[in-house]
Amino acid sequence: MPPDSRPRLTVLSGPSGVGKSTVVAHMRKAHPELWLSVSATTRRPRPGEKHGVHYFFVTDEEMDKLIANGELLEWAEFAGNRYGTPRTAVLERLESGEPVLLEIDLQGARQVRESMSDAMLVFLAPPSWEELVRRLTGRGTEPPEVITRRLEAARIELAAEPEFDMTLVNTSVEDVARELLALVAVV
Ligand SMILES: Nc1nc2c(ncn2[C@@H]2O[C@H](COP(=O)(O)OP(=O)(O)O)[C@@H](O)[C@H]2O)c(=O)[nH]1
Ligand SMILES: Nc1ncnc2c1ncn2[C@@H]1O[C@H](COP(=O)(O)OP(=O)(O)O)[C@@H](O)[C@H]1O
Repeated sequence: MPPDSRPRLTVLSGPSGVGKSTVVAHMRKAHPELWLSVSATTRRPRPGEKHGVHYFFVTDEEMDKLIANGELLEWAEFAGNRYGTPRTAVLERLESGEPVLLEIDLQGARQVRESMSDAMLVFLAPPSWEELVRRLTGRGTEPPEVITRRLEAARIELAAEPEFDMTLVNTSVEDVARELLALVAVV
């Protein structure tokens, strides 16, 4: 792909548990310079998650303010919590010509499609429904009722796959990470 036809803004979406974070971590291990937007969320941190690294963990009131002040490029409610992309950091990166990667849900991807028409929307799909359930359950980070809620969302997300520019099936983390790295132009 010639450099100037590469997308500057790439959105990675897919159902909870499909392996988005695992793939992105793999990409960044090989290319620490790859910039990933850090979202704000009202969800509680999981063990090991750090404020400002995995997410900016905010209160409901703080999220209200971020939204009211127009500080989010997009935001959505997902399985009982709100998540949003801080606008300024993304725009600064894009203005300086650096590739930007967003890992956000379907509703967020749709908003980005509306506001940034040249964004590349990539859907990460599981090899099968059974494997998605296995991964989400096996991760062990959510109680059963939250898993149920996330699987309900997953049905809707999987049905929206045709809206995306490209689908990658997460069978092999290495393969998907390689394909995405080529796409986001980190060489
Ligand atoms: N719209 C939107 N979705 C986000 C954002 N940050 C994370 N998400 C999505 O919110 C969903 C839940 O994220 P999380 O609670 O971290 O669970 P996980 O993706 O299963 O590890 C996932 O689909 C994320 O991609 C954001 O800034 N905006
Ligand atoms: N290609 C893969 N094969 C097998 N297990 C995987 C694969 N990708 C991710 N996983 C596992 O699936 C679980 C969910 O992955 P995670 O990256 O947290 O998903 P997401 O960020 O999409 O919610 C984790 O336990 C992870 O180790």
